[in-house]
Amino acid sequence: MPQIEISGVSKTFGTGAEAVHAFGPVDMNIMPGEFVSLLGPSGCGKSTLMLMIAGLVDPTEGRIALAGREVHGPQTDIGIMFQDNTLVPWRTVRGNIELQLELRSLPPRDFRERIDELLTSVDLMAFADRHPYELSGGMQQRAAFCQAMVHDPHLMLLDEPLGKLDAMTRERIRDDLQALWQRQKPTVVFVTHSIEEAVQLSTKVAVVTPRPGRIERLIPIDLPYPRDLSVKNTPEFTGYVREIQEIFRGYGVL
Ligand SMILES: Nc1ncnc2c1ncn2[C@@H]1O[C@H](COP(=O)(O)OP(=O)(O)OP(=O)(O)O)[C@@H](O)[C@H]1O
Repeated sequence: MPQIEISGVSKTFGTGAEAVHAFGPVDMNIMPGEFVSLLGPSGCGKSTLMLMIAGLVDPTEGRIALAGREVHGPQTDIGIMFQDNTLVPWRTVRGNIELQLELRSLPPRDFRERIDELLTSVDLMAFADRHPYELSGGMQQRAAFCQAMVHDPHLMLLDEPLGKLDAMTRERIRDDLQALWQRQKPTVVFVTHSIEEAVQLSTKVAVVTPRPGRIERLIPIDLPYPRDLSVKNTPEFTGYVREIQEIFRGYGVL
C-alpha cells in the first residue's frame, strides 16, 4: 500500500478575480521508504502540497491518503522540518527535542537514549544543554532535524530544510540525512531548489512545472547509496543532473 496517495489534488487560494490556482491537478503515489524530492520553480506550489499532506491546508479538489487513511486535519505522527526551524528560545536543545514528545503526549524519559543517539549522530551531544541562541544557524538546523526525527516518524516532510545554510554545513547535513534515512528508511518528501541535491538524495525526483504546479515527470534515480563524492563524480550522476536541467530549460526557468 502506498504511504502517500495523492489523487486528483489541486489547490486554488481565494475566489473570483482574486483566485490563485496554486497547484495541480496531480496524481502521485509514494511507497513506504521512498525518498522523493519535489523540484520546481519558485511559486509552483511545492510548499502548498507539503501543507496539504500534513493536513494543515485542505485541497480544493481531490484527496490525499496516508497509509490508506484519508487526511482530515493536522497529522501528528509525521516529522516536519521547514526552512525556518521550530526551536523555541526558552528551552535547551534537549528541551526542544523533548517538546516534540510532550506535544504528542509521549513521556520524554522513555526517549532519553533515542535523543542521545540522535544528538550524537548530528554531533550536538556537547550542546544538549545549550539554548538555541548559543548555536550557529547550521547547529540549530541540526537540532531541528533531531526534533523532526525523535518520535521515529514513518513519514517525514522536509521543506527546504537546508535552504538557509552555508554550502559546507549543507553538505554535512545532507550526509547526515542520507545516513539516517538509510538506517531507518522513513518515507521522505523533500523540497529543494537544488537539482544536484535532489539527485544525490532521492530514489525519485518529481519535476514540478511552473504554477499551477503539476508533476510532469517522476524520474527514478538509479544510483547506489551512499551517494558520496565518488558517486557525484560519475557520468551517470551528471547525466541525471543534465536531464533535469534540460526540462527546466524547456520551461524557460533556467
Ligand atoms: N495562504 C495563501 N493564500 C494565497 N495564496 C497563497 C497562499 N499560499 C500560497 N499561495 C500562492 O500559491 C502559490 C504557490 O505557493 P507555494 O508557497 O506553495 O510555492 P513554492 O513552490 O513552495 O514556492 P517557493 O519555492 O518559492 O517556496 C504562490 O503563487 C503563492 O502566492
